Amino acid sequence: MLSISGLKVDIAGSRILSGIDLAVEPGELVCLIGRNGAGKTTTFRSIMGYRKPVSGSIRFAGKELIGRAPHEIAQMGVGFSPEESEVYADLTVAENLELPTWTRRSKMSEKDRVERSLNVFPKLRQYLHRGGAQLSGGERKMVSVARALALDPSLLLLDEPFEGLSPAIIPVISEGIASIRAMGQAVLMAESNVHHLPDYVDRLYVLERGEMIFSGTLAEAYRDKAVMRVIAGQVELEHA
Ligand SMILES: Nc1ncnc2c1ncn2[C@@H]1O[C@H](COP(=O)(O)OP(=O)(O)OP(=O)(O)O)[C@@H](O)[C@H]1O
Repeated sequence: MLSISGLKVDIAGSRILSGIDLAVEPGELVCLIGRNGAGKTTTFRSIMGYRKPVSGSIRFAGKELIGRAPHEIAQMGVGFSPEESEVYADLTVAENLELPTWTRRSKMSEKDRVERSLNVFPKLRQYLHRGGAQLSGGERKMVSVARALALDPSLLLLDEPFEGLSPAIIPVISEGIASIRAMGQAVLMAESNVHHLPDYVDRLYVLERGEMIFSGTLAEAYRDKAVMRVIAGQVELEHA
């Protein structure tokens, strides 16, 4: 479904991605994990057409994405929830959720798409008429993920969905992602903390300074001490 090969990206004259490979198959939950600054957001922004790679290929549903505009990539069925949530402040929560139903057609009705998103984060029903500027960080994150799902995407990109959230809200987001996963929705999620990864993740990729240093299952990652040093920080390896 998504297949990235040999992706090289420069920013301000520095090589940020040094030829990475990554794939997501239909129905998979794949995690891209790496420390801050490893290049996760750059990978996502390249998929979405916000960054122009130096070379490589990003194929989605049999088509090359490089060279296409972000709105076109969204219309093709890639939903994106950015790290900073990017909820529209001057629209209500309901309007934020309806927006992708205007930009991409799908077999589901607009109403069903919004309802499905609200079922993932039922708390949002209380805030439907609230402005996007009057939300907490956790509420913004729910709107951002729910809005990306309302696109009815074939592939959903979630960039560090737990980053900067209070510990109380993390389980709410986590349960939402679990229910999205249970729908059979393909998800590529970025994360910097291995302990935030859901245990039902199908595969993970580890990115370190713009290079992919590991790909495999979570169990395989836990057995690889070099990988754990990158993704588990100070965690004692004997517990891993
Ligand atoms: N606009 C920019 N100008 C200069 N350097 C940038 C810019 N955006 C990103 N970088 C650099 O590219 C590298 C990768 O950044 P990126 O945001 O992709 O990492 P990340 O893995 O998503 O990390 P984080 O968890 O901190 O968001 C970092 O060294 C960062 O400083």
